[in-house]
Amino acid sequence: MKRIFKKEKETQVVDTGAEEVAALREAVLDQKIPAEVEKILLKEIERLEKINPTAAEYTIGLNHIDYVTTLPWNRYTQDNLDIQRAQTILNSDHYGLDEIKERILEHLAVRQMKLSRKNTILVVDDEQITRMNLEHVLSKEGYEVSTADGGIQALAFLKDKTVDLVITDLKMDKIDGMALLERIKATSPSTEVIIISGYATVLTAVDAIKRGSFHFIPKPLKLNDIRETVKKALGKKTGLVEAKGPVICFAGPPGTGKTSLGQSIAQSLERKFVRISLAGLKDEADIRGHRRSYAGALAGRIIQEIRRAESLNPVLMLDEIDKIGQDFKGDPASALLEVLDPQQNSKFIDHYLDIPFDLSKVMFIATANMVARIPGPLLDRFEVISMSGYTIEEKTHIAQRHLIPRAMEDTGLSGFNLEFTQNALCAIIREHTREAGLRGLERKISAICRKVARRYLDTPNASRQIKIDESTVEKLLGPARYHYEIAGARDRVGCATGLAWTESGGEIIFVETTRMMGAERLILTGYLGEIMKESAQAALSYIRSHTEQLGLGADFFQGRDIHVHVPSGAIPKDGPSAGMTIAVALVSLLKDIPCPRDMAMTGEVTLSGRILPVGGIREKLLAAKTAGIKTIIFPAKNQAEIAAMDDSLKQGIKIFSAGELDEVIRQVLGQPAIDSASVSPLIKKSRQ
Ligand SMILES: Nc1ncnc2c1ncn2[C@@H]1O[C@H](COP(=O)(O)OP(=O)(O)OP(=O)(O)O)[C@@H](O)[C@H]1O
Repeated sequence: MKRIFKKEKETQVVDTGAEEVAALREAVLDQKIPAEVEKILLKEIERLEKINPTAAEYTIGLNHIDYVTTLPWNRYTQDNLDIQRAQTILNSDHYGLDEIKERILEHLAVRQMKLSRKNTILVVDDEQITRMNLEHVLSKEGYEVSTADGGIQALAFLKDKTVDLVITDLKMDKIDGMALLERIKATSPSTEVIIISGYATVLTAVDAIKRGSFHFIPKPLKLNDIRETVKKALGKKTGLVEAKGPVICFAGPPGTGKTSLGQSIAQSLERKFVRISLAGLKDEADIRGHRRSYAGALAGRIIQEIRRAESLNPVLMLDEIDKIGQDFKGDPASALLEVLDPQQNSKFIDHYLDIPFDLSKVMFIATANMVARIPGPLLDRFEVISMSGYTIEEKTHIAQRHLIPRAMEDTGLSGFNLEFTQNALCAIIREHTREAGLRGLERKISAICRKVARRYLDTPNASRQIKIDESTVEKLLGPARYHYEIAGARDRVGCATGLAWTESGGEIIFVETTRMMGAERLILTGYLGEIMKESAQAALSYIRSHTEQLGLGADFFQGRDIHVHVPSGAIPKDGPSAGMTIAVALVSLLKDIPCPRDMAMTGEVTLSGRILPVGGIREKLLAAKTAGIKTIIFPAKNQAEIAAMDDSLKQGIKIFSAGELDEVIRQVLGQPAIDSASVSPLIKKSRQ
């Protein structure tokens, strides 16, 4: 009895297995999958039929086929390349960023230009009269038409040239229309094929379409049918512009609108938008997928996102590409190189799929905080568009136009008359956030809206007209979290103000120095990186070798230690641009002259006292303005960059540029550091 029961159960399992496989086969045949992929899948289904449904291998195989069939092999969205419309969308979503918007529109314009070229058609037929007729009719329509007298000549032609459309006869010697269709789809999937035949049956037509042909036209040919079908086939192609050329990479501090610009680009092109965060990604399999034999194998993130987008040509954002890692499990950056390479990505092999997938229609956009951290070969593929932080004025504008209306809607206050005064917004920006971007500001505005909603519900007969001023901000958000570092601080001996550049934008740093009895050691503290330590050593060596010119005793270091400290010791600091600040702080200490607190500087110093240019000038300028700095000293070699900056950015701040350290010392400490004969009057006052 027991035995019979077991047997019944086994037969039941085999039955359900057979049903599943049959359903799968139907799904594979139903989907518009490229013929070569369909062939592989049908073979796998055949193999599955021979496996016991209770075996693990069966489930793995079943899941794999199911996954592959649900990929968007032939599904994509039509690009909308209307530049005017794109401009309207970019402007309505983002305030300012004019230069960046212009570059995005240029990028779209290039795509449109590519589309406006003449479409190319190859007519393949063994009858000369048909070839001549089609060539005549289609050339008149404005297409560039070539002809071939059979499959062999057509393949020879397509070896060195790609065309947009092939119109081929079905019955031909040696290589017939169907074989030609398969060969074309295998080598150039984006070429459309139309089959014509005098022997058309419904079955052959269905078969041709399943194998990837755009249409099947019976002979005798009706010219209008031909014109219409060709137009449709080429119209379909416009939706699939290959994304050749450099990939856009938005680089800048967090919250400056990189992700939202990507979304706007997708919206203006009418493409789907998907995003992959690459931060901390260390395993190559995350990009390329795991092999199927691996327990719990998955496709890579690229294929997963494309499947989720249900489109072959989404805008795929590779977020935080500068945070990509590398370890013993491989190098995801090199896998990404393949993904982004237009020569290789039309046949991208994900280990899980194990079938080439065409990524050439995907529009990749990368984002990064620090360009310097992007692996070199990847950076080579990018057209970097730098985004810097916003000024307080820009932030208040963006808040009024975008952030407040959005936050009101999100918190159910859309019908309210909620007004934020200019001073209230300035107070939020200055006292409750410290950032180059807008994330914190967005959060604080949402917090205020939530509190307003709560108070409204708590107060009977409360008015829907609400004004948020400085005092309401303090009541709702509490006391100021950040203070102007400079305001109220007094000038000190041995303490200089510097400007630094971190991935979250510009920062103010203070370099403090002191001298005490010791054994001629230079002590460096404040979590300084190697480059910063070397800058400090170079600054001290410069001073030791220029004691006479600086008016210092030759023995100033004898029996003493010098300590250089950069407060906020928990935050790692590095980079060469603090060299100038360290040197000035040391001279101030040794000459006992206080440094003005509201004078900030940045620049790399060489052993001979030359000042080299530094990066992040705009960010540093923004940070200086926010912190209340009155005067800035930059390297002379950065002058062109400063001159090109918007005047509103430089308003209210004095900017000097210097090429030699002695000029800086003179400017900051207010007296000639080196005998006047050797001083070049180079300090330039660029703006009052
Ligand atoms: N110029 C702008 N105009 C209007 N809104 C903006 C602008 N820039 C940024 N925002 C808004 O600021 C918020 C943060 O922007 P987003 O998420 O795009 O920043 P991000 O640069 O991608 O940051 P991260 O580097 O952290 O990913 C979003 O709500 C975005 O809409």
